[in-house]
Amino acid sequence: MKHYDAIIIGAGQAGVPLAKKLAEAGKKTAIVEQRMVGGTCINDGCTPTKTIIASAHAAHQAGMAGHLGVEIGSVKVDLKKIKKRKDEIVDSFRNGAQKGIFSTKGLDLIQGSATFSGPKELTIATSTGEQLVFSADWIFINTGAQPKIPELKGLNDINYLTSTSILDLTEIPEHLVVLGGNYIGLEFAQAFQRFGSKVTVLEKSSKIMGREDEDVSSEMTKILEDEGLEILTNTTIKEVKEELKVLQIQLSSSTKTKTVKASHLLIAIGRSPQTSSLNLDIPGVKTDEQGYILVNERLETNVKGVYALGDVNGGPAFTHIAYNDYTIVYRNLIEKGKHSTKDRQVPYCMFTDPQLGRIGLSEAAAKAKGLDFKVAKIPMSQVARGIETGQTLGFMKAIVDPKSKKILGASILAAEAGEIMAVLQMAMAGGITYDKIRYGVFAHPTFSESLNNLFMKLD
Ligand SMILES: Cc1cc2nc3c(=O)[nH]c(=O)nc-3n(C[C@H](O)[C@H](O)[C@H](O)COP(=O)(O)OP(=O)(O)OC[C@H]3O[C@@H](n4cnc5c(N)ncnc54)[C@H](O)[C@@H]3O)c2cc1C
Ligand SMILES: NC(=O)c1ccc[n+]([C@@H]2O[C@H](COP(=O)([O-])OP(=O)(O)OC[C@H]3O[C@@H](n4cnc5c(N)ncnc54)[C@H](O)[C@@H]3O)[C@@H](O)[C@H]2O)c1
Repeated sequence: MKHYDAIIIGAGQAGVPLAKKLAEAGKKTAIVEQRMVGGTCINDGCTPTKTIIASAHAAHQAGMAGHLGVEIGSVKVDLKKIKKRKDEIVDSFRNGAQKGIFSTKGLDLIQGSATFSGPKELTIATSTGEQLVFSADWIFINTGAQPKIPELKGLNDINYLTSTSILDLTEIPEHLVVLGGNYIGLEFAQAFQRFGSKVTVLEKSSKIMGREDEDVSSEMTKILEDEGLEILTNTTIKEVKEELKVLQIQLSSSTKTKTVKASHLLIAIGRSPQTSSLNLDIPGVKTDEQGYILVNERLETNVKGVYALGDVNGGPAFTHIAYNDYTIVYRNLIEKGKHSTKDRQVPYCMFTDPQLGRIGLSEAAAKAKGLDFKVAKIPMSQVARGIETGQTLGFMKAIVDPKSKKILGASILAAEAGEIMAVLQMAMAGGITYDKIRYGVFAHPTFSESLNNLFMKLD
């Protein structure tokens, strides 16, 4: 049996950089991947969705150009070309990650599915039918998550879409029903609406973007409805069947039951950790009731020398968090640092249009904690850059501590919200108070300049 210093299961957003750095640090390392190098983010997550969203944005901008005095005639969307562009970008990112692995000395890529066969031993079933057995001092689990599929009457008898299979469509759906009204559901819903589909979003709770403040959710609902999306909250699916190639989706809501006819159904109700085939009971690695691996603040499991990074440990499911997990583990093990997940910033950005950029506390969270706080809020219709560029939807909102003048959190629902939020994130990290930003000098006319005006609202 071959022995490694370190084996990483899963070539995702934490696994690939960790494997390279460990090998560069002189550790004999292997990385095992059952599907494609790059994991979800590159292959069927961030990269493909953001290229598709860019195409949808172009279609929308073209349709709106008349408002800016530019007449460009009718807009035609070619989903085959959009997919081809998306595939080329995904391939180039994946190939880049793969090349990075191959060019790293002391690092082996093993294509296959890993499962524990001993406390520090893994058996890998390769695509060629071999069973390879390896042991390692350190084992890092970076196996990510997959779309959660609900138990719905009739679902298994139809060809429903997931966030992965929808990426391969080459014809625009006539009527796309989206089950789930959060990140995945809304990003796809708006993109396909802009490609020309009729889109209906079904959300079981009382609002879309359930973790956000009420005003964020209601503003986004209005924006999407104004664009033509149908959003049904307090609604889920009771039963689905296909008749003459048409989906008959029976809805169940607190108020009424009705049937919607649709051409396609996208399931976007969350993701489940990929842990069931790992045989975690063999090393005795503990999971929660949903299968997420339990880790401490240094990302070590209850078994010494076994770590879990990225989506699989149940932390915030974002690429930048998986990547940050890698930096914590690497710096602790190799540089003897004392880094932890405690108190790290968790920014995120939903790539709808306008985007939602979030950092720190929401207003509801500040209230729930019983904090003394103030809210600064400005509509984008009062932001010069927004007016000039025709991007006036949404608002900027920040939660501040009136005593220390520190920024506690922000919800930016605006064009380029991810970038605007990052300015506030840096201020929070560096302890720059809101009065400094209120009187700070920013280049005119930028979106960030309007942070002056945002905090002026507190005067
Ligand atoms: C549609 C969509 C859009 C997204 N958009 C964004 C976004 O815009 N921004 C953002 O920050 N996040 C986004 N995410 C989330 C982001 O993709 C994930 O948080 C991120 O990929 C998690 O990285 P990871 O390293 O934990 O796991 P993954 O990237 O999922 O990698 C896990 C890898 O492990 C492999 N694996 C699993 N089990 C085994 C096994 N037994 N043996 C060998 N290999 C195995 C898998 O094949 C996979 O390649 C999106 C997700 C989706 C689905
Ligand atoms: N821009 C980004 O950063 C980005 C984009 C896409 C995905 N992601 C990541 O992917 C993860 C998964 O995203 P997601 O949107 O699938 O999951 P989610 O858990 O964030 O949202 C799922 C939504 O579906 C609803 N829902 C659940 N069961 C339902 C049912 N039976 N009927 C109707 N509605 C139901 C939930 O109430 C919720 O609103 C997220 O946690 C996120 O971290 C991030």
